[in-house]
Amino acid sequence: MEESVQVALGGSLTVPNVQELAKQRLDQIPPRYIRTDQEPPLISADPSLPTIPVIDLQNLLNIRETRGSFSTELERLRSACVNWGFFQLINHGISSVVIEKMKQEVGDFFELPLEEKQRVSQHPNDAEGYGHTHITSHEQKLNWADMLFVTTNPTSAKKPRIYDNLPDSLREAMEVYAAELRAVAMTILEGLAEGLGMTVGEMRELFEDGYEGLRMNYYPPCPRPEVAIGSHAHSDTTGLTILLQVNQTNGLQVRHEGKWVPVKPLPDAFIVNIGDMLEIISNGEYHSVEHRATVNMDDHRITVASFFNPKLAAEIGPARSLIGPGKVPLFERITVEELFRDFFARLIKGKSFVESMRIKV
Ligand SMILES: O=C(O)CCC(=O)C(=O)O
Ligand SMILES: [Fe+2]
Repeated sequence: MEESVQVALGGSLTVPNVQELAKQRLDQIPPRYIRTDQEPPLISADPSLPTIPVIDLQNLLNIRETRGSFSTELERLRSACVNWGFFQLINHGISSVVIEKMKQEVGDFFELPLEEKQRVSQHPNDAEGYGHTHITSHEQKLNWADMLFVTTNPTSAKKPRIYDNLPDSLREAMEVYAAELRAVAMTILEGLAEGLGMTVGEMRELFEDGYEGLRMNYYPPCPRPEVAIGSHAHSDTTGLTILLQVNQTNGLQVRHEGKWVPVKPLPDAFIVNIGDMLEIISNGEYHSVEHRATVNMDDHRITVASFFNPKLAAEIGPARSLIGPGKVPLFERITVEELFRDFFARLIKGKSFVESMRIKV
C-alpha cells in the first residue's frame, strides 16, 4: 500500500459494544439508550402516508443518449431532490453478484467474534474503524447500533491499520462494490446537475476522485424499541449518500412535510439521498433531509451507507454556473476539509450545518 495521507476527522469516545449488550437478552436497556432527546421512534402505520419517489437509472441514461429535451425521468429526479431529498434507485445496473457478495461479507463481518472485529477498532480521535458514531461526551445519549466506517477513496487516504486488518474477502468485496457504485453516483450527480441547469463539467470536477467512505451499520434487536433508536435524527454531511439494505428488516424513516415516513426498500433498489454539501452546491434547490433508523425487538438490521464527497481540498459553495444576474449565492464557501472539522465542532453544539452556512441578509 502506498504511503497514506490520512486525516483523522473527529474521534469517538469508547462506549459498550451494542451487539454484545443485546446478546445478554436484557428486558431493560441502560439509561443512555433511552432517547428522551428524540421524538418517539415508533409511528403508527398510517396507510395514507406517502412513499419516497422511485427513479429508474436506465431511463435517465436512455434519455441522455437520445439527447431528448428536458425529460420526464430527469424532471422526476429533480422533483424528488427538491421535494423529498430522497429517492429509491432501480435499474442501477450493478450486478446482483457484486451486491450479494457485499451483503454476505458485511453480514459475516458482524458475526465474527468481538476480538476479531476489534482488530479494526476506532482509535481515539479517529472515527474510522469498528465502533460508534461521534461520541463526544460521557453524558451523550447513545444509538442502539455498532458500525464499521472505512474510507474507500482516494487511495492515499486508505488507512493501512484498517485495510491490513480487515478480512481479505470483505476488503475485496468492498473495493469492487465501491468502484461500481462510484460510477452510479457519478451518473446520478450528472443528472442532478442537469436538473439544476448547472454545468455537468462543474459537478464532475467537484466529485471526480472525491473523498468517499462506507459506513456499515449493525442494529441489534432491542428489547425497548419504543424508547431506543438505531440512528438518531440527522441529515448527512455528505455530497450524496447511497444506502444498501443488507437484510430484510426495515427501519429507515425520512422526515417529509413534518411527518416521519417509513421507507420500504424495493427489491434490488438503493436508497439515495442528498447530503448537506449538495444542498449548498445546488444553492438551496435540493434538500438535505433529516432521517433516522428505528430498531425492533425481534430482528437485527444491517445497512451499508456509501458517502460521496468532493475532494478534501475542494472548495464548496453554490455552483458557479448557477450564480449570475438575479441569482445570488445563498451560502458561504468552505473547503471540504474545513467543513468536516467544523462539523465535528458543531455537532457538540447541536447546530445545523447547512443553516450555519447561510449568508445572512
Ligand atoms: O441504516 C439506515 O437506514 C440509515 C443509516 C444512515 O442514515 C447513515 O448511515 O447515515
Ligand atoms: Fe444518514
